[in-house]
Amino acid sequence: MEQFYTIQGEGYNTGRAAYFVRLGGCDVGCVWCDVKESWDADAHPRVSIPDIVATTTAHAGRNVVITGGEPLMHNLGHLTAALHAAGCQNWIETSGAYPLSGEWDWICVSPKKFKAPLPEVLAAAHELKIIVFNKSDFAWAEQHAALVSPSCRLYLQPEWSKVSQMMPLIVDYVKENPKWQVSLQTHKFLDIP
Ligand SMILES: C[S@@+](CC[C@H](N)C(=O)[O-])C[C@H]1O[C@@H](n2cnc3c(N)ncnc32)[C@H](O)[C@@H]1O
Ligand SMILES: Nc1nc2[nH]cc(C(=O)O)c2c(=O)[nH]1
Ligand code: SF4
Ligand SMILES: [Mg+2]
Repeated sequence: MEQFYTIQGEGYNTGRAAYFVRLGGCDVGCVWCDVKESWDADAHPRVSIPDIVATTTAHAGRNVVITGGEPLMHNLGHLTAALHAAGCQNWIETSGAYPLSGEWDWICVSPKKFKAPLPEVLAAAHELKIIVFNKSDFAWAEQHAALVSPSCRLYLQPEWSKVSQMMPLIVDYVKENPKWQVSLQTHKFLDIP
């Protein structure tokens, strides 16, 4: 759908330069999705893997974030092998609703109520990022924290339209449950892509 070089705004790798490849197509249907224009894969031009690798490696950074849409609706084996061969570190943003494909250096799973994550994707996650839209999401977060590996980093990220209502609850929750960390969509505060 689009490619852009920016700063990873969310989660464990916040603040690091990264080239984003946003793949079209998603049927998860999150009511608050901030990139609904990605849902229809056919609305976006097809780009070849060599072209993605060439534009990615034209930048100084070597971290690539594969996102979407839901990137795991595609088989990502060839794309991630080509990026690795070009010296890239491959990071993924996924809901976990589809089987894992591809070669990954960092897997961020952000599970959704609208389409359940697969247990094997949760088990492979380096980072679990729960979007907090209302106060019932803390109990839901704990249910998913029980399904990830012991070394998986745990993040609570406010839904963007609810930041002012949810942040005080998230702050209190993290102070009481310090295995969790706060994640903010810092790129939105900075007004960068
Ligand atoms: C647009 S999604 C694309 C990747 C994948 N479909 C997923 O949901 O993980 C990228 C990240 O943005 C988060 N996100 C989407 N809309 C959001 C919103 N309104 N507020 C906070 N986070 C949001 C998702 O949970 C996910 O972690
Ligand atoms: N700067 C920036 N960081 C991000 N982290 C995850 C994003 C995404 O939409 O997947 C995203 C995004 O869209 N922009
Ligand atoms: S899974 Fe990701 S891309 Fe799909 S609707 Fe939800 S937030 Fe948007
Ligand atoms: Mg985004």
